[in-house]
Amino acid sequence: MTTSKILEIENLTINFDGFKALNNLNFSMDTGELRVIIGPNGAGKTTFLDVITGKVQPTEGRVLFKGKNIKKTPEYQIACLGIGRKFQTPRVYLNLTVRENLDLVCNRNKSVFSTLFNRPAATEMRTVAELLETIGLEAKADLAATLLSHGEKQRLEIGMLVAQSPDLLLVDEPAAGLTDEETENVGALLLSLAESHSIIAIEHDMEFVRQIANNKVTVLHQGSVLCEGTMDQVQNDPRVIEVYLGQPIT
Ligand SMILES: Nc1ncnc2c1ncn2[C@@H]1O[C@H](COP(=O)(O)OP(=O)(O)OP(=O)(O)O)[C@@H](O)[C@H]1O
Repeated sequence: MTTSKILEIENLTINFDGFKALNNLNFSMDTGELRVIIGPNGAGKTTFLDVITGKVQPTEGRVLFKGKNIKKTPEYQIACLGIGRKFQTPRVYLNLTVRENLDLVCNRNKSVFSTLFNRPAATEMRTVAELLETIGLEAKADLAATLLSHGEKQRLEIGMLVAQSPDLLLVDEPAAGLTDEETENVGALLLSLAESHSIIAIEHDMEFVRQIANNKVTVLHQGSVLCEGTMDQVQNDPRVIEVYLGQPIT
């Protein structure tokens, strides 16, 4: 059965020794959607991504990816099913050039993903040249990754994820520590990727959220969904203002 929902989360609870980091959380998003998730510190945003990627197992509830329950599926298998995660700190090979970093994931995919797990064939995968163009690093292709700015490293890692043709891309605070210009570049990259991927982005930087939130924003608070809506709607929601320490979110 096909589903237009890429992700459905039902009554999800994560209990860490009596503390509910996620508490009866319900969430769903459509295929092709770019969803931004915000929430104060400790709201459960990272734990939410940890459950989707299989790093943390639900205490209660279930997670459906493309209609399939992925509870108890090991982390590596979830990645192979088509969920890619970008962590806050870039994880690129610093001594390799930009091109070599991309080459590595493209070749790894050819030998492992497509053969073993029936991921897209090599011909369907993006080539290194296409990826370099997508992430805007053609001019720096032969530079060692260690010489890239933080924002460029973020873009390179996003490119390495995209090389694996994920159906759902999870991005944890991609604007953290970036200059305004780099933030805008990463935002533009996510918006262009959103044309062909489903994306969940977790973010604290409200300027960045405004740039990329072209659809719905979900606000987490104390492990549950507090509200959802357009950026304007959530920004003016009294409950959201209250959980952000009584201040309007700026
Ligand atoms: N392994 C764990 N054991 C116990 N408590 C945990 C564990 N992991 C997370 N928590 C707690 O669960 C709550 C949610 O944490 P989480 O990191 O998901 O929040 P967050 O919204 O990502 O926060 P931040 O914005 O500060 O990164 C926090 O109170 C945290 O201390």
